[in-house]
Amino acid sequence: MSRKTNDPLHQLRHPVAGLIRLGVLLGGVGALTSLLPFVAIVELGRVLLSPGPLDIVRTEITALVIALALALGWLCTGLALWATHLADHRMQAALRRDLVRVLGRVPLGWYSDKTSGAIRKAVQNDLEELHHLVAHHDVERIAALVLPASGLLYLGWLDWRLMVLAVVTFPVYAVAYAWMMRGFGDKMEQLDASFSRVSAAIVEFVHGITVVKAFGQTGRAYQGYREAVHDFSERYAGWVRPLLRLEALSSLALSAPVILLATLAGGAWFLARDWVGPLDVMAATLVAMALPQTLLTLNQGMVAQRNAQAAAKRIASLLAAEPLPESRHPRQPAGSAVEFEQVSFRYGDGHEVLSDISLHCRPGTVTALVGRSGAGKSTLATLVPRFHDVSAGTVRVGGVDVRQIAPEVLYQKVGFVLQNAQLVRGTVRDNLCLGRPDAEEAAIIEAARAARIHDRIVALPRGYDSVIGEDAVFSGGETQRLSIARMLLADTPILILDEATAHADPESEARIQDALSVLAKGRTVLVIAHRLASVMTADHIVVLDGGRIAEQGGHEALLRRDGLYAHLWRLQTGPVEEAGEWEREARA
Ligand SMILES: Nc1ncnc2c1ncn2[C@@H]1O[C@H](COP(=O)(O)OP(=O)(O)OP(=O)(O)O)[C@@H](O)[C@H]1O
Repeated sequence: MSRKTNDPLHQLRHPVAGLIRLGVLLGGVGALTSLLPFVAIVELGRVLLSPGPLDIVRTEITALVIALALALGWLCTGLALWATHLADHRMQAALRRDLVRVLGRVPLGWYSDKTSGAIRKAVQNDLEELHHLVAHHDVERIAALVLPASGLLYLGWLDWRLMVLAVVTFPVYAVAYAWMMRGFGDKMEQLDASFSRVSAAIVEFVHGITVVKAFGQTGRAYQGYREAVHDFSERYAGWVRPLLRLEALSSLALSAPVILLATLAGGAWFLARDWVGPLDVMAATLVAMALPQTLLTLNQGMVAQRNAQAAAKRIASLLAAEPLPESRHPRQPAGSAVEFEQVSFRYGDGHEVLSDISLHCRPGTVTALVGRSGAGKSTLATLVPRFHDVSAGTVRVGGVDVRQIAPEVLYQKVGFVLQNAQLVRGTVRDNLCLGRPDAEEAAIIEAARAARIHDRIVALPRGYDSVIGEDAVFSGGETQRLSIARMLLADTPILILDEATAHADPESEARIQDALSVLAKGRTVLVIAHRLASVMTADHIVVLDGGRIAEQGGHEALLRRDGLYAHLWRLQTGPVEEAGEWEREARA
């Protein structure tokens, strides 16, 4: 495979490559025609200054050429930018569609803080980088090349010495520039790494600010940030100081007065030797003056190309995210039993976090998963809606392996309320109706009432049509109750409840528990809870330890067994010192 076909930027631009080429071609023609007026002006000068009577026809033709060339140059450049903007628009639309398609197919477990950050960066910044390159720099770069190149050719056609005259200050610039760019890639990488450390220090500082302040450690936390910034500024200054001296020298070589001085002095010398005429010197001066802009644009184009290349790589890696495998012959689950048969699971290449789990949750019953922190409760529960697929064994819903159920059918069967319930942008109604867009008003209100959130909603300025974030900001407990109402409306026969009361205060927790008991009625429920008191009435309690089932049964039977459950129970319900021990264990 060639390097080009491996290049993500090349691949992303491939579908609109024809339009981009058209834009570049038109941009080149536009640049060429914008040179014509300068040439024509020089030629016009020759006509006007030539001895004898004025050649009216030649004068008029030259003036017409100037006007036409100006109009054509303007038209071509306009059309070029139109073509590249159209290409960019099509490419961005296709990329956004592809991103949505891919993101809609990845397993739910793929989403994490890291991937969410990458998606935000791709949609906000990376697509913008591609826009700069495709819509602007390709056209600007070709114009920046064609204009001076054709100018130099014109000079060469007049007299080769004029061509040399126009670039006489270039060698100084070229040597200084090559010197500046030595090891540029490595230095940029070091600067990037140093800047990433500054960003990480800022994020760490801002995220932990409440804890840091509460423990009076602001100075210490700030120290990390200060050190990262100091390191960055040292590196930056060490790199930039010598560059600035060279930059000053190279910029001097390309400054207007130096170019004017060099071309006029050289031109005077040429004139004295009768090699060229005064108008030829003027043409050389005009071309020489246009060259610095070319270098500037080419430089910017190189930076844009590099940024777009990095952006394309990030977008391509998002687009390459593995979709959730779907069965070619999906089967329809019958009923709402959930079964785990000899299930084992590991995240990626990590260690096994679940080993040989066999469990049967009968329809209409509540099964509680309890155990120490990190025992594997959430992992086990989220295997049911296929956040991840098992490494070994089978998870069945309604008697069918979840991998053989079409995802949309699975989500109609299995609903979940997780620790950090999410609200989407839109109205309260939009949020409630996510799982049932055609829900009637009466059903929406009934669900909100049952979830103990109706009164809070009607107190908002626009009731159910209030926009979240604009008309209303919901607390963690209220968000949980909204997501419970959403689940009630979606009416899935199987429910996964993961620490739904984790972030609630006692009053809010009581209301959430109320709402949950309405939600759980008649459904197969798999509930995860740290607080054992909240699940002691469950039909079946499964105690996980180190990814294995340590024991299972009813609350009383487990207490009588005097195993891990009884131990955890005593820690939670015992004296304060022991409760402290539980907290420590829970966090271990
Ligand atoms: N996305 C992930 N990638 C890698 N490892 C993970 C991931 N999520 C969880 N783990 C690991 O899997 C193990 C089980 O985690 P899990 O969250 O299922 O436990 P838990 O019993 O629900 O814990 P808690 O009660 O604290 O929520 C832990 O060792 C955890 O570090």
